[in-house]
Amino acid sequence: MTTPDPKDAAMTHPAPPLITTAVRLSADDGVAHEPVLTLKDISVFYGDYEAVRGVDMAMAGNQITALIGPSGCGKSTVLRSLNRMNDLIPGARVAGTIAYHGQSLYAREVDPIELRRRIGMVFQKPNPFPKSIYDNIAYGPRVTGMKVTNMNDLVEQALRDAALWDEVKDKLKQSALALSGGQQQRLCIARTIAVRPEVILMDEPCSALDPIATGKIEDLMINLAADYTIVIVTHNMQQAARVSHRTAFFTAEVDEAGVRHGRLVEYEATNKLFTNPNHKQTEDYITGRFG
Ligand SMILES: Nc1ncnc2c1ncn2[C@@H]1O[C@H](COP(=O)(O)OP(=O)(O)OP(=O)(O)O)[C@@H](O)[C@H]1O
Repeated sequence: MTTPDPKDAAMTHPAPPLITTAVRLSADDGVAHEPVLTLKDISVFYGDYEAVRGVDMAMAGNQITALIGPSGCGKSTVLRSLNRMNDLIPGARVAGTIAYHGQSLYAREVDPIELRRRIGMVFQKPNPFPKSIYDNIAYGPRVTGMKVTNMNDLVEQALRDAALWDEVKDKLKQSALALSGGQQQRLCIARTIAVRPEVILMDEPCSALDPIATGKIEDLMINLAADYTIVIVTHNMQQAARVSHRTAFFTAEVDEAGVRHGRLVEYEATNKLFTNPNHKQTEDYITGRFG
């Protein structure tokens, strides 16, 4: 598959790294992985409401990190903060530091459009454009002004990487809206891949899909982790256990004033978190006693 051009490094004007990448993470493979994203004391506000409080964690390169926890604990809020999708919500604000390869995501000189090309997002409900399958893939490279020698090759490669090519190669000019839900979601993944991101954020990408389509997306995620860093929000603990290398368990806690804030309870290698969690809250959640 195609890999990003190392010369294509101009996300921002040159700026010194704010956080060193000294942290190294190891998952079940026992191998240390450099973090791609590092969160330091992250709180996310909607207006005056602090939805998520004091999150410290790092996401390793070429790994799948799952964010799990009960409804309203702030998983999607944290996910959206990783490519500044929260910028699009009036009143939303992030405090603390999120570094992408040591560079603050929220620094003034960062171009959020270029950032979202590098850190792409796949949503809960498949959202293809009302265009042909081909144009759904070609759209991103065209609007971002990517230098493309052969668009047909790029479209084919993205669809192959998203395990969709064989199903659609004879109907590339047909509407994407005529595909099944599972095919539409793989198309959305292909569309994300087409602009050559490094990180793919997925917000409950299988919740609208049946078990067969879900299995295909899970297999795809595992394959994509060879080339991409993936962060997934899921309500499905079995899915987190099946696909992810590391899992973060969030919960919502009520403060003295009676206000709920999302908090990271535990972040561990997935196997460890599901078999031998450090915290009782995690154990209660994964055994179904809570949440
Ligand atoms: N756009 C918004 N404006 C105001 N409050 C919001 C907004 N989005 C989320 N919140 C609040 O922030 C908190 C965390 O929500 P979030 O959607 O991140 O949780 P979640 O863990 O992803 O939940 P779920 O699993 O139900 O999707 C909730 O109290 C929610 O009501």
